[in-house]
Amino acid sequence: MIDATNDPLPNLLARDPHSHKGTYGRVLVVGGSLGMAGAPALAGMACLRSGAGLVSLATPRCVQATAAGFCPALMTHALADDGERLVESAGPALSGLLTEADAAAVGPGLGRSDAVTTLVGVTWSIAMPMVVDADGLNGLAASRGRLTAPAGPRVLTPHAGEFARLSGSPLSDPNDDTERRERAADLALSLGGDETVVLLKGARTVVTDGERYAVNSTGNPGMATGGAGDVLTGVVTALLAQGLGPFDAARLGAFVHGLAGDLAAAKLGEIGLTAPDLLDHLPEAWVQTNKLTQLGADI
Ligand SMILES: NC(=O)C1=CN([C@@H]2O[C@H](COP(=O)(O)OP(=O)(O)OC[C@H]3O[C@@H](n4cnc5c(N)ncnc54)[C@H](OP(=O)(O)O)[C@@H]3O)[C@@H](O)[C@H]2O)[C@@H](O)CC1
Ligand SMILES: Nc1ncnc2c1ncn2[C@@H]1O[C@H](COP(=O)(O)OP(=O)(O)O)[C@@H](O)[C@H]1O
Ligand SMILES: [Mg+2]
Repeated sequence: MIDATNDPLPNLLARDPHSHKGTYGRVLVVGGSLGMAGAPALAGMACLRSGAGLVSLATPRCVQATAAGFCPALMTHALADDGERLVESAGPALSGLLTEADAAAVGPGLGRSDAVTTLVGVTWSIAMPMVVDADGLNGLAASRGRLTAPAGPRVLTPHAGEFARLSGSPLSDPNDDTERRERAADLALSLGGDETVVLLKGARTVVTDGERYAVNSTGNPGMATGGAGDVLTGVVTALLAQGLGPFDAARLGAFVHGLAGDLAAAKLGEIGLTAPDLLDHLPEAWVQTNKLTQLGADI
């Protein structure tokens, strides 16, 4: 495998003065269930903080109002539910919403059920760029052995627990870099598709498409806090919506997300750090990243 860790970091282009919100992509975040309205909202807000032009959440009807209440810039769509989670009859409406978006995130807070597994399968066969996280990954794991190759570019963002479910066995040492990159690469290749990337989270997050890998240098244990991964999902999805390929989007997203965590920890300490603090520090993380890559010098 090629080690791309020290390759120049990809970045977004400086914004065109004549651009408009449509230039920067429409995102759909598919997530939420009773008790987990915050997860899709965190992902959606992270999309907005990472440059996406328009961001909508598709949630079960039972949490739509709650999810909408976190941020007035988010749009929301209510899908059919059973009072707790999505039901299969939500499928056609969900497919319709996905066709209107440039990129999607599937999974934050969706919960687990047969219907959710079926709906995740529907999204897997749609050709748009997509991040699959959390219960999206659990849905894929529940379909393991019956999965065809994804229809479009994918970034899968498991933590070690989700990785074990999806790959079929746990990491023998979750902190061993070599095992992490080899197992993540095997998973990316085994899923098939032309552009399937696995981003295995944790300290020293690894990003790989099976041929290349990069280890992320930013981040800290203050980020071991509920919702931090939902924020990462939003950042990477926003980059897909703005035209980055999945390897670049995953690599840049992991870097900026970790940098937001480092900036937050420098100000607040690690102990009191929460996922909303990551959102608050994403703008500064983008400013610093743009300086680093010099691409955003005239932003
Ligand atoms: N505000 C909201 O609405 C929020 C909603 N959320 C939503 O909650 C849903 C469930 O997601 P989840 O990740 O909490 O549960 P799950 O997949 O069972 O993982 C736990 C298992 O995995 C393991 N494990 C975890 N990390 C590990 C690691 N780094 N390294 C090693 N192992 C690790 C862990 O093992 P343990 O260490 O506990 O033995 C345990 O077995 C999902 O939809 C998500 O979006 C959250 O995002 C929070 C904010
Ligand atoms: N010790 C750590 N060092 C660096 N990053 C960490 C550490 N612990 C957690 N993180 C990061 O925080 C995020 C946690 O994601 P996840 O486990 O999905 O949380 P949640 O599901 O609660 O949103 C990941 O991006 C992970 O890399
Ligand atoms: Mg998570």
